[in-house]
Amino acid sequence: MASGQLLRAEALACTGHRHACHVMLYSDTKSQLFGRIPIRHVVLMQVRFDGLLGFPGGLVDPSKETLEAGLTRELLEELGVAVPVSEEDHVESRLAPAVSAAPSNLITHFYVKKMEEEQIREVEKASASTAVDHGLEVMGMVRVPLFSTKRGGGLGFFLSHSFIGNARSQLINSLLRLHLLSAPELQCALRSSLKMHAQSAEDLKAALALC
Ligand SMILES: O=c1[nH]cnc2c1ncn2[C@H]1C[C@H](O)[C@@H](COP(=O)(O)OP(=O)(O)O)O1
Repeated sequence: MASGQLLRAEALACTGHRHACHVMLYSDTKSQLFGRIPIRHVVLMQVRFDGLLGFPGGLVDPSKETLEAGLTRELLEELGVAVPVSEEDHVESRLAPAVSAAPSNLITHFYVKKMEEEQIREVEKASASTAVDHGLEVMGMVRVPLFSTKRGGGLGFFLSHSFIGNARSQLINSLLRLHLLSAPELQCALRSSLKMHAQSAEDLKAALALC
């Protein structure tokens, strides 16, 4: 098993750890960008209160509720509509890497749920209207652009943004595992993302000089 990865049961047996559950919601689509670029799939992420990109979800206390009941409760707060998640949607549990010298005590549980495109649209509408967390813990839901433009835009530029924890690798692993994109398509986007990242560092240095 890959480093840090735990079976769901092993993760639940870890005492003194915090547990966070997050889910990638996605659907197929026939929509075309500019009427000619097939989008193929809709994948939802969110801009969090701290400005980072992540998946909807949150902390769950397994001594009080199941991981899936806790995740479903968090989703209602963040999305404004009931999206029941079950154990069959579980993909992996992982010990989060330590951020300081102290060992990590956070275990992240990741889920993936396929929906109909119409249900995804309902989630998008509710998340900006009825969700209690809108504008507070969640600044807004976003669709991951799964296409690449000639100049490396789309997924490449999206991946150059900053993500919470291991959310970027959760996204990339899911796109590969579910065959939403091929390995060469992802490699191409990641190369473009690295270039964009270097350019952003230069832009930020120039912006800092203005202050
Ligand atoms: O999308 C994510 N993928 C992996 N880990 C994540 C993701 N979002 C958050 N996290 C980690 C890092 C956070 O500190 C904890 C708690 O998550 P959060 O959503 O912030 O939980 P609360 O809203 O505070 O309940 O999980």
